[in-house]
Amino acid sequence: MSGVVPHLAVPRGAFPHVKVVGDMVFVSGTSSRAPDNTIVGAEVDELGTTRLDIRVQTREVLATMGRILQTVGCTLDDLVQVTTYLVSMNDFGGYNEVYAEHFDTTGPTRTTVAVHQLPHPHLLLEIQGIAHRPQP
Ligand SMILES: N/C(=C\C=C\C(=O)O)C(=O)O
Repeated sequence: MSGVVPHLAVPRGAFPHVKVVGDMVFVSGTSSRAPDNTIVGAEVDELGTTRLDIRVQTREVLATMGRILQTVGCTLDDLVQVTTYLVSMNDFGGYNEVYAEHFDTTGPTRTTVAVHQLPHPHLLLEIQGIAHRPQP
């Protein structure tokens, strides 16, 4: 089972938001891009000055992942592994702070790396996850 979740940002490629294989659930790399393709946590004023907020983006990504997981009967608590792609390790602190609002050391294993770019210049992070779906 795999799927594109209605009312979320449409994937920018030939892949689903989520794929279920047996009791494992795979969530594609998720950003703070909204359904209207604006970026939550990115503000551009009339002069073009751009303000990007790692805390807002991280919170939005985790909320979206929660919505994706919900469609297959899971929650963020079912995640067993998370991989985060930050564009800059200068954002590690803010990201880590918001991450800790959701998870502690009993939560998913995690790997965080810095990457050169993400698919939109206003994106500061993308997170992908693997969850274990409790069997009924
Ligand atoms: N997961 C990918 C991109 C996600 C972008 C977004 O949600 O804004 C991908 O290209 O693999």
